[in-house]
Amino acid sequence: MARIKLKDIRHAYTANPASDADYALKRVDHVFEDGGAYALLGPSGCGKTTLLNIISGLLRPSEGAILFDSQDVTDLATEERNIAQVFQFPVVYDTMTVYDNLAFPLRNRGVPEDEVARRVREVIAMLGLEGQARRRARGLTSDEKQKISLGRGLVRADVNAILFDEPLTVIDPHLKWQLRTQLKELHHRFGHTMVYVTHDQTEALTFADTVVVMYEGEVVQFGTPEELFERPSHTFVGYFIGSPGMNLLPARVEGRTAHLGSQTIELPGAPGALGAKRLELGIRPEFVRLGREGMPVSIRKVEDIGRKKIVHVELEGENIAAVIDEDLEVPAEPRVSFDPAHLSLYADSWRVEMEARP
Ligand SMILES: Nc1ncnc2c1ncn2[C@@H]1O[C@H](COP(=O)(O)OP(=O)(O)OP(=O)(O)O)[C@@H](O)[C@H]1O
Repeated sequence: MARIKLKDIRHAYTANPASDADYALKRVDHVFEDGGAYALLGPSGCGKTTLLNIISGLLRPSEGAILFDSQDVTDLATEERNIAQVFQFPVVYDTMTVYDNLAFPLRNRGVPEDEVARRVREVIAMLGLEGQARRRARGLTSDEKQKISLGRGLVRADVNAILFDEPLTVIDPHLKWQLRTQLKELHHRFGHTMVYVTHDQTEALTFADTVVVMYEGEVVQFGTPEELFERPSHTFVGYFIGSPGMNLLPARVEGRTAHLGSQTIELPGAPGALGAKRLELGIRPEFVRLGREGMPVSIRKVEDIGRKKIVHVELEGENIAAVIDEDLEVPAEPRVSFDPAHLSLYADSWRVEMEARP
């Protein structure tokens, strides 16, 4: 297994990129630690597959270098990088049995047969394929075939990394949760460096220790699931992560006071110089208090989501979502306040740190 360093990587599909807009990857400079579980998360077209292909060697970056531990692999082909890959659609040999499909990557490298048997049995057990081990792959469902593809990725102990590109796309929804959990267990057990591409936040947050959120060719946050929730670095992370996402409200700021229309809100600290940047206050729906205290609002819609309710209100012409307990009564003249510890400020979409009060 290896530590993967992406050093000032940029990539453009056009021949003579002139501006940032011409780059599918604007600049990526991050380290994926040895044995870590990473998810690349973002909407379609943000550059996830481009980055994964740069790690696997399918694509050579226009600029920058990629290192596996201290070895510069930028110019090495995929086969020379010693990585395993799992794609969206199953890659299995139909005429082979499940067992032989899983044994193939090991036998190919001359691993002794007793070691093959030990590894393959372990993977078969983890994926719950015991009943199918001696069956040919041809007759299996696409779920089962994709489990074999996952198994083939996981069976080798000596790989530098395992790369997954939306591996659960063909999996039946009720099995997805089970497989995600199994992958997490396999990661703990085998300790591979894993990079998992997805546009699904639940997949990313359940699988990864570190989530790499991408947006328009940039990494906008590289953090734990808790950090993405508590301290989104960019407004995109705020509204992409969470359900519903973070409320973002245009604001003016003077000293420690934010103005939302005619309302004022005390900030938890003083932001530094903000210049002429576009400012927004961010507050997650979980930290909006709805009651008799605070700023007057009008109710737009109430959604029941089990033990909680999402109440959509209007404040100074802006829509805000609040998540409240199911049994909390909404007063006749509702007001909202924001938990100051969970207020964020964004300038031109990027988070601004606020100096704590003395
Ligand atoms: N071979 C290519 N030639 C030209 N442009 C490309 C090529 N592959 C990707 N792009 C462009 O690069 C950008 C990033 O694409 P990429 O496939 O990396 O995004 P993604 O986040 O993986 O999206 P998806 O989830 O849809 O696969 C997009 O604007 C895409 O149109």
